Formats: sequence, structure tokens, C-alpha cells
Amino acid sequence: MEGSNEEEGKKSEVSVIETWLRKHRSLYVGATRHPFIRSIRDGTVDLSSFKRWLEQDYIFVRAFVPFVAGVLLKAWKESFESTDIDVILSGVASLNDEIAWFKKEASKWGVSLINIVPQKANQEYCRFLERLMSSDVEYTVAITAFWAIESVYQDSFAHCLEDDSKTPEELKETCQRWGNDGFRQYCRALQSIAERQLEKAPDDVREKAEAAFLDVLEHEVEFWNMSHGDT
Ligand SMILES: Cc1ncc(CNC=O)c(N)n1
Repeated sequence: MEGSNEEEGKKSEVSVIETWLRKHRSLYVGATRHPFIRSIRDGTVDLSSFKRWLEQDYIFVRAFVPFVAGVLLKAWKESFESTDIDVILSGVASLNDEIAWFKKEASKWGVSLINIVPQKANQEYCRFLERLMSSDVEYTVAITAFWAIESVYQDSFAHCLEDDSKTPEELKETCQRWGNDGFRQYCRALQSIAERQLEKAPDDVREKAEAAFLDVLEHEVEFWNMSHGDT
């Protein structure tokens, strides 16, 4: 019986996020199985591409900190679940380690992190984050984008650590950073917060969140594209 689930107030079996992942499968795969990631996984990665990614990602991560702080602020104002704060705060804490890691990793590769020029794709991605920090963007939309941003990295780098991968030894630590089990669980925690918010959101907010999810995927593809160095 069509619509009976809703009439009885039951949740449909397929979650909102699962529905989106099915609907936008090719874009999701494009963001998580990008040629740059595939090249790490098959060991053919060009080290100048890797270094370019490292420099640009450091800039991105610095801009990501205030974004996550903004999500924290929205959670505090709009959510009645205090555990949301704990999950988001753990994200802030891991960014602190991450920034230290970037500095260490850059020196290992002889890359300088001062005076890096952000490429166009990076600038656009950072501008997108800034727009999401505006107080008129709902917590549901921001937490959905946050989940998507973290999950693309988790899914991409975990792929480079699968049993049959040929990831070069010197890149494994990078892949571990986002591909490890703790990060996977953190992404799942973000996903369940986003899902809970989406289930109770009005249609227009859910549509805005879906648009933000797609924007994240597109920005991630463009971000990986920068590693080619031809933009
Ligand atoms: C472009 C991009 N997207 C997602 C992440 C993962 N989040 C924090 O580290 C990242 N570092 N860079």
C-alpha cells in the first residue's frame, strides 16, 4: 500500500542518505574513485601530483577548521542532542593533530607550506564552506555537508588500503590518516546525526541539504583534479 508507511508514522526502510547515494551514484564514485586516488592505489602516482595535493589540502584544512567550528555553533543552538557536540568536537580535535601532521609530512617531502597560492578549485571550495557558515544556513544542511566532506576522504583513502592495493609504502601513512577505522566510525557517527536531522527536516531543508551534498561531491572532484597541475 503506497504511502502507508508515512500514514502510520513509520520510517521508510531506505534512509535519506542511502537514497541519495543510489540516486547520485556516478558522481559519488567520481569523487571517491578519482584517477588521482586510483593512481595512489595502483602505485603509479606522480610524486609532483602528490606534493601539489599536499600543499593545497593544507590550505583547505586550515579553512575547514572555522567551518567545523561553525557547525559546532549551529549544533549548540539548534540541536537538542548534546552528543552531537561531542562528535563534532572530536572532529575539531582531530583537525588539530591533522595540521601538525601536514607540517611534518610537508617537511618529509621537502614541501614548504608558507606562501602557497590557493588554486581556483580550492578557493571555490573554501568560499562554499564560508557560505555554509552563514547563520541563515540550517544545522541540517551544514552537518550534511560536513558528513559528505569527511566521508569522501574516508572512502577514497580506505580504497588505497584494501588488501589488493599497491599503494607505495611512503604514502600509506597519508592513506591511514583518513582511511583508518576510527575515522570510519567518526564518519558513521556524522552520518547518523545527519540522517536523524534529515528525517525530521521539512522538504525545503532536505532539498537544500541534498544540493549541498551534490556541491560537496563536485568540489571534491575539482579538488582532486588540481593534482594534475594543468589548471
Ligand atoms: C578537500 C578535502 N576534503 C576533505 C578532507 C577531509 N577532512 C579533513 O581533513 C580534506 N582534508 N580535504
